[in-house]
Amino acid sequence: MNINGTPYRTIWTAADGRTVQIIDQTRLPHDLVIVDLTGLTEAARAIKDMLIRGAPLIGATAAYGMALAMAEDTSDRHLDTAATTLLATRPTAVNLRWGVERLKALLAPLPEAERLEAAYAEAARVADEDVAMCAGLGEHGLKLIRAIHQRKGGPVNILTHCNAGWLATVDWGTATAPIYKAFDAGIPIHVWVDETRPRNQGFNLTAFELGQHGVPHTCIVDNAGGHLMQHGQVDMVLVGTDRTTARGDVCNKIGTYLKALAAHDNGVPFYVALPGPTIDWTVDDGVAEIPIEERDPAEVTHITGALAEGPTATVRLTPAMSPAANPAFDVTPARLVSGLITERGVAEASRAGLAALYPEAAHGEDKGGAA
Ligand SMILES: CSC[C@H]1O[C@H](OP(=O)(O)O)[C@H](O)[C@@H]1O
Repeated sequence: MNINGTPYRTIWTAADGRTVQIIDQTRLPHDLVIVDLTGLTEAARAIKDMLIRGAPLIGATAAYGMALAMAEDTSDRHLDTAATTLLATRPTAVNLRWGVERLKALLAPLPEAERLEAAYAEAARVADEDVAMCAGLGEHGLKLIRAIHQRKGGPVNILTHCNAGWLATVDWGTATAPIYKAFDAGIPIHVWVDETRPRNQGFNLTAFELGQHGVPHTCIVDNAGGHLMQHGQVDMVLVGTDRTTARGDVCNKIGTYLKALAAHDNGVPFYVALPGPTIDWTVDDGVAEIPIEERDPAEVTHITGALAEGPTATVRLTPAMSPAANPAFDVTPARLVSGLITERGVAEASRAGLAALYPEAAHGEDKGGAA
């Protein structure tokens, strides 16, 4: 997608063929800062400190992190260290494990002399595949939006939570891919953008993306969605996911479950967009089995933004003595999910629904949810 008219992906290899470059998403929307990742440690920090975030982009960054590690040392020992280091960054997005395991499975059998080039080539394939998968799921989601428009006539009002945009992937996004495709096809749409406390990925990233593309949108507080649904102002909830289980339970940014409950109560379709690598075929019960990241409570008690006309600033929101808790994700049971929009089509949120689209993965031949 474009920023100020210039096309970008979220991650790419610099001209030297080794340095990996990313957009520092902690600086958006106020500043566009490109950061060089020159080694494994920097790649791991970029994931943990959320310079890059979003499950597919975390997977792609993990793949490039393995390549950066091979540029340091192609030994078996360092290959293991790289996998351990990257897997320790964030626990919830399954794409991290998928990216690390894909690179390790490729590199481990190779002679050391072949590992460096193979790693960078595979990381580039991971990135290119993500772009293709997100574009593909965008086409399937477009059909859903078009059907709603044909049924109701006026603009399609879509509510989204957090950022499942092109900034959460290599390009296109997951929840935003159908939105961009519908907008580009001339279908009148409008997006309600949840702020998504505490890190405000909605305001800082989704609103930024949609504004750059010209998509009509309105920023709302996280607690407004149910009210809008009660008043018929939401035609569809469309979100991303960090890990979806084999039976269709959806783990996503904290607050998603509450959106799904409100959507269910008001008869609003609740769709989740995801590429195949976000499916964890080893897990059924998302509530019981998906590790939920607990992040620094300071993200809750402090907020960073831009002064009206000036630099960014951080302010404390709570009394100094008041503790805070910061679970970063929650799990929406499959029974609340209207459908899973994938690059292979729209699946019912069930084991049978996902197995019909990914038979090779569901029956154990490919646990990676291959595209
Ligand atoms: C397309 S994955 C986007 C997904 O990732 C976000 O989490 P985070 O910003 O903490 O990486 C959020 O859950 C989004 O829905």
